[in-house]
Amino acid sequence: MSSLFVSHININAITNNEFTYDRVKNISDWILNRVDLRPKIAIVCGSGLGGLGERVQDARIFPYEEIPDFPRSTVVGHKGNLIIGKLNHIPVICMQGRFHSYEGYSNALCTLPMKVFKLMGVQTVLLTCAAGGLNQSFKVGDIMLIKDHVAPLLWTLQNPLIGHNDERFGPRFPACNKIYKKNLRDVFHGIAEKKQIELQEGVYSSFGGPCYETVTELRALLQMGVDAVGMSTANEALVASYCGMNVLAIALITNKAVIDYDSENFPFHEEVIETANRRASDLQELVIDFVSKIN
Ligand SMILES: O=P(O)(O)O[C@@H]1C[C@H](O)[C@@H](CO)O1
Ligand code: HPA
Repeated sequence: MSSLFVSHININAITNNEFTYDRVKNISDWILNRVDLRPKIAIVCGSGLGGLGERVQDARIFPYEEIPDFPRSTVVGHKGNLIIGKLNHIPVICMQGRFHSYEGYSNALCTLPMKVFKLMGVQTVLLTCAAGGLNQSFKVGDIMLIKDHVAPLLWTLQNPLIGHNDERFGPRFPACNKIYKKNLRDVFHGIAEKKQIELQEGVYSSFGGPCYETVTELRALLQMGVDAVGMSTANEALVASYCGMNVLAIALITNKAVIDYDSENFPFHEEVIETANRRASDLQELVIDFVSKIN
């Protein structure tokens, strides 16, 4: 087995049975024993958005491979560091890179960090991601607050909540109609307005990747009311919300989803990273203000 894979966990375990309360607690205790800060806010940096991690001050950086039972990042634009420090004087924990099911990880493993955050005492999770813009009024570079999701993988045995339910994490049957908290979106809108940064709000959808979507898949999503499409985030938002944490999720529109059968355009990862880099500073400024407003 390649060294990319964690040694103790069955990375392909479909259900959450592998990730017991004790196992998650071991990870959270391992981290907490190495830092004095007790962050209430966690941030996940999406593709090309890891620069936010560099803005964290007094940072303790834990490469994922040093953390027991933690997966590794394998994707360009995802550095693979867990950073604890301060943003705008507010303690935060920041994932510089996330885990995707297309890397060969089950969704239960992809969302393990959410459970770790919960046991560390985190109350608010801020997820960021790159996404293709489906809404025809969106421009490349737009920032979209996610208000809901459509995630076909979560309709299957790849739902990360399948398996034994430990009520210390959350309920057996969690409601999903208010995953993305309106009050947090309102705060974020207020900050963007003050900074005169245009914000979109809409519905995000994710498949498992790594392939981008077909034209017909995208057209079906458009009919369902989807505004942007990606390969992550919905699984993390689900588990964070199940664990009782407040979720704000932001999609950066890095490319236009191609819904014309005859178009010569196509999405590609270099464009995703390039757009993310270009828009990173606006997004960072918004997030830095946001953490001090909600702490
Ligand atoms: O991790 P995110 O969701 O930000 O990254 C998106 C989905 C794929 O990882 C990649 C495709 O270009 O960008
Ligand atoms: N589709 C899926 N995931 C993505 C895209 C896309 O167009 N852009 C960035 N991540």
